[in-house]
Amino acid sequence: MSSTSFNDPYDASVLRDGLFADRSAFVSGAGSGIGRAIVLRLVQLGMHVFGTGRRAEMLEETANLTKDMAGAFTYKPCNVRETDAIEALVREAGESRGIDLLVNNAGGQFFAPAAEISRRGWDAVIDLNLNAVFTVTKAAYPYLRTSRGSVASISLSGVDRGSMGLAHSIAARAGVLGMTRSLALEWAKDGIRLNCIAPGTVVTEGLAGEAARPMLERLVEATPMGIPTSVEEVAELVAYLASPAGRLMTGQLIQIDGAAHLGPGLHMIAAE
Ligand SMILES: CCCCC/C=C/C(=O)SCCNC(=O)CCNC(=O)[C@H](O)C(C)(C)COP(=O)(O)OP(=O)(O)OC[C@H]1O[C@@H](n2cnc3c(N)ncnc32)[C@H](O)[C@@H]1OP(=O)(O)O
Ligand SMILES: NC(=O)C1=CN([C@@H]2O[C@H](COP(=O)(O)OP(=O)(O)OC[C@H]3O[C@@H](n4cnc5c(N)ncnc54)[C@H](OP(=O)(O)O)[C@@H]3O)[C@@H](O)[C@H]2O)C=CC1
Repeated sequence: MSSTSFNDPYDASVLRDGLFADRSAFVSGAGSGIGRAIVLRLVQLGMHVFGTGRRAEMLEETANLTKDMAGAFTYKPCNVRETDAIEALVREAGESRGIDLLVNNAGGQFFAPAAEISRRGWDAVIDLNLNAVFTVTKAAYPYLRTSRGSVASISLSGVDRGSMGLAHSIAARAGVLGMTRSLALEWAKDGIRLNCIAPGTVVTEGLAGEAARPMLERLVEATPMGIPTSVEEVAELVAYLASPAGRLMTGQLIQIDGAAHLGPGLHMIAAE
């Protein structure tokens, strides 16, 4: 299947121009892949987006891509695992323009069977994909309460059934799902909605850096619909959930994965 095309042109846009004029978002991992696509779509819809990530040059590239769009993108590099620094950055963004939408997208892991994951490796993945998400979400709470805003956290397809080679990451994302549902209850009184979006295989440079092409092809073949998720599809879903149409959507896990979570299992392949 070496002819598999991972990025067929596809227009996922359904939302109207100007939808998010005067609204603000905070997006982590905004310099690449899914995070960048989310920024581009939100800015296209008129939003002011504040982005972060560790690499300034990647954030700068995202900024260049937004130049002629309706909204605006500003950024500051930060490591979401540095608690004091990321809390201060969320405060800075919140105090300057408020936060209507928080997107917890920064994340990642390494593929390894559990028996080969050291305690430091486990802690690193839990820290990035669970602890940092709690820190950022809690820091954003005062601003989300003011705006009656929403949170979208990027998760993994199969998070509720397990995944070979990803025990640490699945544990972290399952933790985020539990946190999301708990806060959907606690913060409903403030009008704040929280959801998890779980893509299947998205052929970003980040994933391609972790998985060689034959494994990417096997991941796509194990997806019942036989096609990978595009970054634009994830971005459109984030925008939908933040829009008035998403008014009653909260505490959800939305798996945008071509039925990968029902199929033979990406989880059978990741560990090979
Ligand atoms: C089901 C299929 C679909 C899958 C979909 C998922 C796709 C994606 O997520 S795409 C995003 C892709 N990009 C990444 O995932 C890269 C992200 N990785 C990282 O940022 C880092 O690896 C990290 C956060 C997970 C760890 O960073 P850091 O704290 O800097 O880690 P250290 O290098 O200091 O190592 C700490 C600890 O972890 C052990 N370790 C690192 N890599 C591996 C490995 N490949 N296998 C086993 N162990 C590993 C490392 O050895 C250290 O432990 P000790 O040796 O005990 O000190
Ligand atoms: N690609 C896929 O198939 C899937 C991906 N996902 C998840 O989607 C999210 C985005 O992944 P994707 O776009 O594919 O991959 P990328 O590697 O392109 O995205 C990860 C982003 O997170 C940022 N990041 C990582 N660690 C930190 C940190 N400590 N502090 C601040 N920013 C950080 C990175 O920027 P920088 O390195 O500059 O810090 C990068 O922009 C991740 O959570 C990933 O696990 C979920 C399902 C499938």
